[in-house]
Amino acid sequence: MVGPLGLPQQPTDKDFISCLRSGIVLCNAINKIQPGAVPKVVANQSIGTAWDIQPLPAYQYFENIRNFLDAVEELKLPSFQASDLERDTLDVGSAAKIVDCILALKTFHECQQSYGDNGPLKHIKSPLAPQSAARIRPIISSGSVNSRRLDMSNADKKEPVENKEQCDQYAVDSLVQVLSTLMFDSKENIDRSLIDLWNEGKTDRVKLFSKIMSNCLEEEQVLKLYSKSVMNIHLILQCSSVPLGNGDCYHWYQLDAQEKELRELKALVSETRSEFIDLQNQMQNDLTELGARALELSVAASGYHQAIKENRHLYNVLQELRGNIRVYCRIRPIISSSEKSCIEYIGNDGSLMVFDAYKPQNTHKTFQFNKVFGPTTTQGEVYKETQALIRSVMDGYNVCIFAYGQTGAGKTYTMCGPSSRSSEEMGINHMALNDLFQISCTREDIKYEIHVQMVEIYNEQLSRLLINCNGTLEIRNCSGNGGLSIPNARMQIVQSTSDVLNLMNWGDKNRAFGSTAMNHRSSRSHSVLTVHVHGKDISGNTIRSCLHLVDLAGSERVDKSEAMGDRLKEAQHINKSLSCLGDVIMALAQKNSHIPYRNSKLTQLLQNSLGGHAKMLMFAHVSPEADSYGETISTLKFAQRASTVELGTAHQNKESNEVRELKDQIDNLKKALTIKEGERVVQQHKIRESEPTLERSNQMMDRTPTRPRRLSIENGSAPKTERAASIDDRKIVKSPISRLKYTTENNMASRPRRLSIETGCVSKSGTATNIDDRKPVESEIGCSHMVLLDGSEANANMNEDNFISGAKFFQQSLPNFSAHTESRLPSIENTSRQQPLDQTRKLDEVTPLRKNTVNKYDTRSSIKGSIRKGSHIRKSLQSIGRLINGSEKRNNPCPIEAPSSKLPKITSNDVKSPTSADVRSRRRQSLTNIETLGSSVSRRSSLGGKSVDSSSKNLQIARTPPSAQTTKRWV
Ligand SMILES: Nc1ncnc2c1ncn2[C@@H]1O[C@H](COP(=O)(O)OP(=O)(O)OP(=O)(O)O)[C@@H](O)[C@H]1O
Repeated sequence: MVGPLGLPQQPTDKDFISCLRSGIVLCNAINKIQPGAVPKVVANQSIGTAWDIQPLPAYQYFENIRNFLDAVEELKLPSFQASDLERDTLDVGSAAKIVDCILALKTFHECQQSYGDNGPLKHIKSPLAPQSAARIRPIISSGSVNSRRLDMSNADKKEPVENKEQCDQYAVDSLVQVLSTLMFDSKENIDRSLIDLWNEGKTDRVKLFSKIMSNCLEEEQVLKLYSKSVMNIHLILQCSSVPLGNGDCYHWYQLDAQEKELRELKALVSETRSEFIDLQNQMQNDLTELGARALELSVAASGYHQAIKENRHLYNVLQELRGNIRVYCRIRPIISSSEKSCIEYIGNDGSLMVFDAYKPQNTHKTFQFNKVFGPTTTQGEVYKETQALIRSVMDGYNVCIFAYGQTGAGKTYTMCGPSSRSSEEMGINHMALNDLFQISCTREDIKYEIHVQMVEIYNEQLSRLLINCNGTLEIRNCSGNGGLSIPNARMQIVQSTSDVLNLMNWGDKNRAFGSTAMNHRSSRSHSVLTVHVHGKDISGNTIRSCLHLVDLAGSERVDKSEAMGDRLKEAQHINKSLSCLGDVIMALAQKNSHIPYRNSKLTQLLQNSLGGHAKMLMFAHVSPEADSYGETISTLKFAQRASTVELGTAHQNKESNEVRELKDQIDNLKKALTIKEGERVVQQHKIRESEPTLERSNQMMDRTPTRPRRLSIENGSAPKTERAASIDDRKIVKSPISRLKYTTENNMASRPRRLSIETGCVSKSGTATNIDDRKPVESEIGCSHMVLLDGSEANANMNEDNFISGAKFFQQSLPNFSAHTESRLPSIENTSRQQPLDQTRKLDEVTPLRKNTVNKYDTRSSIKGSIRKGSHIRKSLQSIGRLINGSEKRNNPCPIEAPSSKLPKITSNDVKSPTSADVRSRRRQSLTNIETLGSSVSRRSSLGGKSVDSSSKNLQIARTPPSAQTTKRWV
């Protein structure tokens, strides 16, 4: 294709290569086959015929060769390397590559000729092909030998070594050849003279190679490379040291190398193993040390937790002793995850920090409660913290739990659970009743009855939830009607959890719910679930308590809740009643004398819990969303204020058997007394008949009814109507003795006739007599004293201080004042508290004289005030003392003996010797702080008055009402 090349008939490889070295022939040929494949061919004019004379310098023809090779590669034909044309001493295979390439080019041309551009291309392998196989193949060694190794397989096969020298020489030559080839291929930084020397082949090539290397690289790198090369050479030499023949050399070499590698690997493994054992030991030690430290820390931590727990317990005990309202705060989870939270921190100790997420600077506020439940707290965890309180209902304590907070903050969720309840999400109401049932089952010695009431306050109207009925309900004072604050609401007995569940579902159905912008199922009423527990143990002791579970409706800003029409009206009622609750809490916290319970139905209903001796727990619910920051702050402030309210220690509503026996005894005494009254009337008739001068007064006495009103003081639970009757009686009918005084002796009218002391005598046979008969006290046995103010009205006006002081006086002054008399005090105390105010006022109008001593105590608030004032107590003690003095005076020196037929018979066995005057006066002195003047001085004078004998004027101011016999004498 390119014309004659000037080659001899049988050219050597060298001739052939030299002919092609300039690249001109090749470029022209490829341009013929693929026109324009090499756009510019560098031609040397002198080369023409003298190609075999002088090889062109590499840099001159390199351009042609490179262009040719690029064109070949573009045609995807087998290629060779430019360096293949550079050598005079051709390696085995290098010429083969060039031949392959030219043959492929020829075949390509032939295909082009026959089939056009898309014809099949069949490569023809050069006859030298076996020799052209790649002789250098990298062997990636493992372990410490990182050098490249030579794959000698082909060489070994083709040219088996014959002896050791030959093998050595061959190995070194091969290595040097390979390295130098690589060096020349890169053609960088190689001194031209060195290349020439190399080409001449006269110089020792190993040395020459070292020189080239040192020229090319830094010394250090050379050393490294050199040492690697030497190592390879050494390996090759090792290979050559074994008996040779038939290619065994290579295998031995491989075997040896592998053995060495194996040895190195083994050393490495043992080294690694020992290192591993060391590490293991070290780790073991570290772990032991860590364990010891962790133990230390855990001991410290458990101590810390114990201390925190104890602190909390003590704090709770303190709060309980002070009777504080317990306050738990619960934070609802954020409903929409994109919302910002205003909760900064929730402490384990009940602290809570909130901030305004829209103005984070300087808006952080901290609050402290008994406990704070975070958004992830489960219903069970909340109940666990409440359980102890709820369980105390079974021990006779009244408990009230109420949920307070903004609308949608989770009150109903806490109290009743979510609308679709599962067993884990049950609210406190359900769990509490469940628990109460469980306790009642475990306490076998007490028989419990559990009743449930469920009502709601909707728009300031109280209505039942357990029946569909529109009738209105009334709130009453608990203590007057067997513990029921809403007596006409339906009471449902419950015996199992399923009863409770049914009941609550029923109640929920009847409750008022509505949808607002803030909560799609918003409670529009306050719901109150009251659980009444009545227990009786085998010895007859009873407990009676109640648990109020209140789910308040949520406070709401009507602009936010978008309430209209009925919803707006509901919201106004809800907000008003909650603000009334706030007023009550505020008044309680400030210990005001007036607590505005009556301002709303809600506060009226909670009055017995807030104002009584119940245990109170408030759940303050907050929404964590930043939008609700304002409402959250006001809820938290309300809760904080509530936690400062001190209600006083809770009372246990337990009535022992003994108390009941005493009550029975009082009943018996009442009966006996009534009989005795009848006898007395008969007696008075007889007296009237025998003494006509007394006719008029006896007529008046006849009009006096039997004296049930005297008994009212003993029985706090006497029906109101009975008490009212006795009061009416009092207005119309005066004590016969008083009347006698009015009618017979004017100068005695000024006496404080309304104070008297009744002394009932209990004979051994158990019958009682009334001292109104004015029997001598010396003959009394087993005295039971009843202190009456103004005779029968005493129960309406009796001040608790007076009574208790008087009773104590009796206990000290009279050895037979039995313990059971004192145990009766609480019921009497209650009675005095329960008297309606208007009754007291009426009495005051009728009995102005009493005002000096009693009127200041006639309201409940003044009773409380008097408790605080020691001087009042002292005064009452003194007045009781004077009364006693009077009674003694009356009893002691009375010279007139009643006709034996008119007196109850008292046997000598029943009579106890009277307390001596000295002893009495000493006791009196100890109680009244008034010095006794001596046994010769009368008791009246010992209380600050003068001797009975000193003047008649003193008699006029004597405060002892005369006995019946004395009256008779005066008349
Ligand atoms: N702790 C909680 N975990 C999961 N969801 C809660 C929690 N508390 C409240 N929710 C959900 O928030 C929503 C509002 O709760 P809920 O109705 O109990 O609020 P509320 O305070 O009773 O509102 P309202 O006063 O308007 O009746 C309900 O969908 C309830 O399921």
